[in-house]
Amino acid sequence: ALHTAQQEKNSEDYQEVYNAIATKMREEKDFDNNNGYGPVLVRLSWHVSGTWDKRDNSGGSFGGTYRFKKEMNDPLSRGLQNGFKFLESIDKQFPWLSHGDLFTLGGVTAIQEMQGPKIPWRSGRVDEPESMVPDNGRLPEPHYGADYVRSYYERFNFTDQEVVALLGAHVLGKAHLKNSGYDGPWDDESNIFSNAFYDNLLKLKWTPEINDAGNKQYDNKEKGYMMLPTDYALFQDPKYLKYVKAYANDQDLFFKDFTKVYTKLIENGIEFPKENKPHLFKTLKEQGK
Ligand code: HEM
Ligand SMILES: Nc1cccc2nccn12
Repeated sequence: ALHTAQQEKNSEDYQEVYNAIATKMREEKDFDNNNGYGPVLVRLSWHVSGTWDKRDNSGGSFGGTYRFKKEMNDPLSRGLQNGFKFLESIDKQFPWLSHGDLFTLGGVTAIQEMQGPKIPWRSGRVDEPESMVPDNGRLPEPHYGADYVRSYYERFNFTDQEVVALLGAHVLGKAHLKNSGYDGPWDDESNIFSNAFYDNLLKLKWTPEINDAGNKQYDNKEKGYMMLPTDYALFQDPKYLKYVKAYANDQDLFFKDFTKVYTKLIENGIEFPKENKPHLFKTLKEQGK
């Protein structure tokens, strides 16, 4: 059965929550080699949603179960505790906000504050008990190629186009050897949301190398960038490559398609009352802050 979101009360001010997260991002922008908290907040919003299974509607962002240690300590989520700790003060400031709403709103705020597209966000996720924590092992591994990526996202009914659009988020942040056994980029670490992931994939020379953790990754020496095997798969697979080229050539198209699939990702398995209109938050800049 689908999860039914709670009807929104007009007393709740979600723009205020957005502003609190965005302001804290500005105050702590030196985190992780001056990448700031944007990238890890986006990854957290994806990991809390990526546990969803269409077959029994288990997992997904609704219950906020990432707050329990079994999910938080999933080895494939190493490093996301930084994002959770960042959001703890927001959680205390807005006790009426559910954890599922907090984790997804954190990602939406981060994307918009890093000059990404406007993501329409709906409220109403309801905290579930520890007994509802999904098993580890539902998140993807970085070691494999296109067949693996395609079959992984079948669990979400995502098409090739949706998978390529979603992975454009790898323009943000970096891989940390101690988190994932992958490392880099080492330069121009990015906290600006753009279509550069596709551009780099197409235009730069990628050399397969075994990194210090014994994993194969693809490195570009000139720029100090890297690609995971699952990133590089989008270049190797002709069906994915078609969309990589489309997004490399058209940032607006990327923004439009990313918005659609990311919204799908963070709302999978949830039915929202029609009263819960999607919020289109103003950035701090748009508010003159
Ligand atoms: C095939 C699917 C995916 C795989 C295998 C994958 C794997 C990884 C790995 C290994 C890292 C490095 C983590 C670290 O070492 O700290 C990473 C980082 C990241 N991922 Fe993904 N990812 C996938 C899809 C996604 C999606 C769908 C999103 C968001 C829509 C996303 C957003 C991010 C972000 C923003 C970072 C940077 C985090 C930081 O700088 O701390 N990833 N990913
Ligand atoms: N920034 C970043 C994070 C994770 C994966 C990845 N691949 C290329 C860049 N990239």
